[in-house]
Amino acid sequence: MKDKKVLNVYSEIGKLKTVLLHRPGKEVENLTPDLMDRLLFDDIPYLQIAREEHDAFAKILAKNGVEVLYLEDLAAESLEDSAVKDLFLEEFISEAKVQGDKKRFIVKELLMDFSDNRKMIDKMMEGIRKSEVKNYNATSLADMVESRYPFVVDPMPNLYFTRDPFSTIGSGISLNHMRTVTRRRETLFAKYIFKYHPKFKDIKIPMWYDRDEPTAIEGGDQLVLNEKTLAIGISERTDAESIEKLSKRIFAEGESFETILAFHIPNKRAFMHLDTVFTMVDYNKFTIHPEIEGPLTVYAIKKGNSNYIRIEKETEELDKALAKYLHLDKVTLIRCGGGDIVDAGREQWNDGSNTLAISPGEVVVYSRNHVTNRLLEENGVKLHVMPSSELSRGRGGPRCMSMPLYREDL
Ligand SMILES: NC(=[NH2+])NCCC[C@H](N)C(=O)O
Repeated sequence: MKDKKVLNVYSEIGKLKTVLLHRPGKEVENLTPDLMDRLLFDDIPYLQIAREEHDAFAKILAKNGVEVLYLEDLAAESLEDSAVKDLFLEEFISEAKVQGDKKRFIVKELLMDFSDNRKMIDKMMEGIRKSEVKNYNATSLADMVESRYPFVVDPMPNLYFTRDPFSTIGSGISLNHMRTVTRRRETLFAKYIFKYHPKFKDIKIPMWYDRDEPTAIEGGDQLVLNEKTLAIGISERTDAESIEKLSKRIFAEGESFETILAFHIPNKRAFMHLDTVFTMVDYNKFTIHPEIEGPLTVYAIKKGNSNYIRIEKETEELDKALAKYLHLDKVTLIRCGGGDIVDAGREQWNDGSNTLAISPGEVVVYSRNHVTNRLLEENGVKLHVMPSSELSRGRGGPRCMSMPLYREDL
């Protein structure tokens, strides 16, 4: 019998079978008002409630037949080999900008002291306060100058947004180069999981992008519209050059993809990724934030001869362009907040457009976005509603908090 593929994502809406999540950890409680801006949060979530909300999310998925895997488990399970674990620690400590041999040694010793790899991974994600390190004292001028800075290793509070560090596209992955330093370290977990985890290490997995590339691309900008068509945002987080590079690699590999639609959206924190303003909910239905419809420009990138690509600026209205590329008679755009400037602004800010489809016409949404939710239902979309008072303080919704590994083909 043909081996079941481990990675298979050829749409945004195919029945979801396996998904990767990260349950918010103590890294969320290492956020402080001074750090929020640099660590990309707009407030400090209450961890206990954030975990309850995230567990409700995982329960919805599991009850609907989805295998839920956790990043922290896969990362720990990838480090059984001591040489691999050592390599990972060295790379992690370097990218955490731990300066000086003495400090590097102290941090590595602290992490190696964990008898259990899972506890070590939790600590790496949580961050390390100077107050937790025995005999920590300022040895360098930089240390003395920054003596009030509380961390020797920064926390990684954005890890529960598993959508962004890597993307499953077809049977391969885009191991992303993240725009910000604070999120770049997150992609190390995926690097080691796909290289060393028993589930993946013996499988040839096409790598559409690499974290060491010089230009940025993030998973919130990467949508698989169908087996022939991707949509990728040119955004606050993703560079046009990255999309060209990824296009050439995917076209060269002989996957089924023929067209990549580059959506040039406003460069704005609230619209940081394409999926904060546009997601696919059914064969011919999408959510969209009305504020981007005016400024939006779409470029169609197509496979050319050998390694060339052809790029055309789309002139059709978005709904007609989508109908053309997806070979549909009609496309329905469901406007966030019903298009009302106040309701749309409020609900987009709390991820009213950021839905996660678990099968065609069936999506997970945040309860707080009641105007958009009602419109989705009026358009025949089945909702699974989850709480989000605390999770949404990180500026992400159900699609942001999930990375599909396997969807059934349509
Ligand atoms: N796919 C998404 N929309 N991800 C949202 C990520 C939110 C995170 N605080 C950041 O700024 O990166």
